Amino acid sequence: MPSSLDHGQLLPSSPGKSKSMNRQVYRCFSSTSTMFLWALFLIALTVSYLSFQSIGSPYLSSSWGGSRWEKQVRLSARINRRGGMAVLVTGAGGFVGSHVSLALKRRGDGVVGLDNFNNYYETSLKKARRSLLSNNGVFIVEGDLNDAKLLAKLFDVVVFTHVMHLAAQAGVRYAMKNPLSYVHSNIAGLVTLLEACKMANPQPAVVWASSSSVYGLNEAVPFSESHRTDQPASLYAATKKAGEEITHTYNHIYGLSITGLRFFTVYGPWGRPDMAYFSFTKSILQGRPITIYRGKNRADLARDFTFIDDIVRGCLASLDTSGKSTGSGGKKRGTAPYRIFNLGNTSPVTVPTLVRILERHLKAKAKRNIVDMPGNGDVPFTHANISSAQRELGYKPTTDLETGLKKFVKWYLSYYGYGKSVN
Ligand SMILES: O=C(O)[C@H]1O[C@H](OP(=O)(O)OP(=O)(O)OC[C@H]2O[C@@H](n3ccc(=O)[nH]c3=O)[C@H](O)[C@@H]2O)[C@H](O)[C@@H](O)[C@@H]1O
Repeated sequence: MPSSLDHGQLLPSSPGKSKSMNRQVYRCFSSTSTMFLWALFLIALTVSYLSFQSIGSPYLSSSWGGSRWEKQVRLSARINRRGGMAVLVTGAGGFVGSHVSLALKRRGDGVVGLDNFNNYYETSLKKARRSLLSNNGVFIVEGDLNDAKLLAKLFDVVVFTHVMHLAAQAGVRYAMKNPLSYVHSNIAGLVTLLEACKMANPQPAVVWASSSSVYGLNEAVPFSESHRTDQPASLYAATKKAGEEITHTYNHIYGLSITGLRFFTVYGPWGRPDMAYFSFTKSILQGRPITIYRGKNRADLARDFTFIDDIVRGCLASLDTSGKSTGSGGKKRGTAPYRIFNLGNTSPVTVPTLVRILERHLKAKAKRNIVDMPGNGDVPFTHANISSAQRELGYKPTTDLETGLKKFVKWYLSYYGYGKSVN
C-alpha cells in the first residue's frame, strides 16, 4: 500500500481519477487543519512559557506595565533612610550606572534602573550586572530612553526626587562606524528624558554624564570647566557637548536643576569591554597583539584615568548637593541650579605606562603594535582640574592607576578566568 506521503498519489493524471483526487484534497485539507492546530498549540505553549518566565524571573522581563510590574517598581523605589531620595538611574545595566545604583541602594535610597540592554558590547556582562543589582533589591526596567510613554508611566508610579542619567552611546571611535546611534541615545533620548522630567510634578533634580571629550582640541592644561569646549574631535564629543547646551535650555526655560559631570576615562571592575584597559587585558591574556596609538612627533597619548569608586562618590555628592528644580507640570517657578563639574583624577598617565602596569598585574607580556594615531576622534591627552568639584562637592579622588588596575585585574580574573573571556 502506498504511503499517504507518496507524491504520485497527490498528482492526478486524468479526469477519470477525480474521485481519488477528492480524497486527496480532503486528506490534504485535513493535514492543513492538523498543521493549523499544531501551530495554535505551539503558539499557546510559547505564550505560556514567556509569561511563566516573566513570573519566575521578573528582572529578565523586557515588557513593562501591569500591576505586578508597578509593584516591583515601587518596591525598588522605596526609601529606607531618613531624608533619603528616590532616584531613577538610566543606564543602570552599564558600568557607571550599576555601581551608582548599588551605592545608592546600600545607603538606603530608593533606586529604579532603566536600560535598553543594547548589544554595543557583550550583553552577558550587562545581564550579570543586572543580576547583581537584582540581588541587592534594585529593579531595572528594560526599555529605551526614547519611549516617552514608559517614562511617563515611571513618573506616574514613582515620585522621583532625582534622576541620575547615565544611559548613553559611549565610545569615541565607534562614532565613525555608527553615528546615528549617538544621535538616538545622546540627543533624542536625552530630550525625551528631559521632557518627562519637565512635566513631572514635582520635577526631579537631574545629574547626568557629560564627558572629558568635550574639551576636544583644547590645549590649555589642566582642563578647567571655564575652558573652551567648542572644538569637539569626535561625534561622540559633539553629542555630549550638545547635551550640555540642551540641558541648559531645560534649566533656563523650565527650572530643572541640572548637574553635568565630565567624566575622565573611568575604569575599574565591571567596566566596559570596549575601553583600552579592558580590551588590552583580554588580548594580553590571550597572547594576541595590542595596538598602541602614538601622537604627533611620536608623543605618547595620555589619559587622566579615574577609578570607578571615586566617580561614584562624585555622583552621590552631586545628587546630595543638587538643590531643587523649581518648576512643575512644565512651568518654571524660579531659577534652579545649573552646574558642570570635571570628575577626573588630576594625574594623567601615558598609554604605554598603562600597558606596563597591566603586564605586572597580569604577570604576562604584551605584544605591542605601535601605530600613529589615526584620525578617529581621539585626543592626545586629558588632564582634569577638579578644584570646582573639590570645593562644591567635597570630591577628592583617592585611587591611583596602579591600585585601581590591580582591583580591575582581580575582578577580571574572577569573572572571566585566565584567558577565557568571551568574544
Ligand atoms: O573621558 C571620557 O570622556 C571618555 O573616556 C573614554 O574614552 P577614551 O579616553 O578614548 O578611552 P579608551 O578608549 O579606553 O582609550 C584610552 C587611550 O588608549 C588609546 N587606545 C585605545 C584603543 C587602542 O586599541 N589603542 C590605544 O592606544 C586611546 O587612543 C586613548 O589614548 C570612554 O571610552 C568614553 O566613553 C568617555 O567619554
